[in-house]
Amino acid sequence: MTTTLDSPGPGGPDPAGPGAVTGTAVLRTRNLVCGHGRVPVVRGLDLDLDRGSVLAVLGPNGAGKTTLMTTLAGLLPRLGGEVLVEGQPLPNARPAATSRAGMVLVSDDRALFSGLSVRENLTIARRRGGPTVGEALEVFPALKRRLSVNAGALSGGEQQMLAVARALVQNPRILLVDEMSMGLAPVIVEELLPVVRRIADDTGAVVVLVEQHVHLALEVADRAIVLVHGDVTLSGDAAALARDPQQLEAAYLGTVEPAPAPGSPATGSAATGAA
Ligand SMILES: Nc1ncnc2c1ncn2[C@@H]1O[C@H](COP(=O)(O)OP(=O)(O)OP(=O)(O)O)[C@@H](O)[C@H]1O
Repeated sequence: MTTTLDSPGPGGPDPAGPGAVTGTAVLRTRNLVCGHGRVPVVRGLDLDLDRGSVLAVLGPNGAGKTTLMTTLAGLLPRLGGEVLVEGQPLPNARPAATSRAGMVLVSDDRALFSGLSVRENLTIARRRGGPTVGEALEVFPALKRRLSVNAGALSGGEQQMLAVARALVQNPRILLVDEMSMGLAPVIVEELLPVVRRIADDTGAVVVLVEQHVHLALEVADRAIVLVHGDVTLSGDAAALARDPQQLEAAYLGTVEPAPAPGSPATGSAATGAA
């Protein structure tokens, strides 16, 4: 059961209905099934994400958000469906090929080399043709003073900045950010999340953002989906979702109204769960 909540905006409804092929999507999934072993966790997910757009993936614990991100990154084999980058299907469970296609994951454990300095962490990750270490640090000036400090000695907020800066030097076409706020004080999260928006705006990267701070995430995202037990229970324009906390709460609880009747497709959906 999927409900959509969209604000058509001044240009009228988004012509792309759920699952529509717009021809412009940088990241597209079709009937994507993710899971562990043979057990499906996320079922039948269709996404169409255009250049420079930010999608917030919301949902309660255990909904399948990390499973989705890990599968998109090619670290977990998908159980069904397709993932396409700029129209090119990605091979299944091939992280190197996925990375070459421009997909970069900032995982919730940050996965830094704790015994290496900030500079070393960035230098070894840098991809030729991508932003320089100096350019990446322009996004996080606070790290400039910490260049020779080992990653393991940084504060949680600094480690998260480094994890995102390390993703930036890989020149992502698609940036997957899994729970940036994990273990961070809300005041730090409020500083970090807008950076994600800036990255999408400045570099044109698609950003997929898993976040528990729902309202902060909706402030920086263009669109959002709510995943519950692996199904999309709500999808739509982030600003519209932010204005409707009751609908959001109902989606989290799995008690949303049924999706619009067949023949009246909801417009502008970033995502649907296949029926
Ligand atoms: N390695 C694993 N092997 C088997 N099942 C797993 C594994 N990791 C997660 N799961 C199961 O997959 C489901 C989705 O977990 P996932 O971590 O993707 O949810 P999540 O939405 O990211 O939750 P959270 O917000 O708590 O991080 C859960 O039922 C979880 O128990």
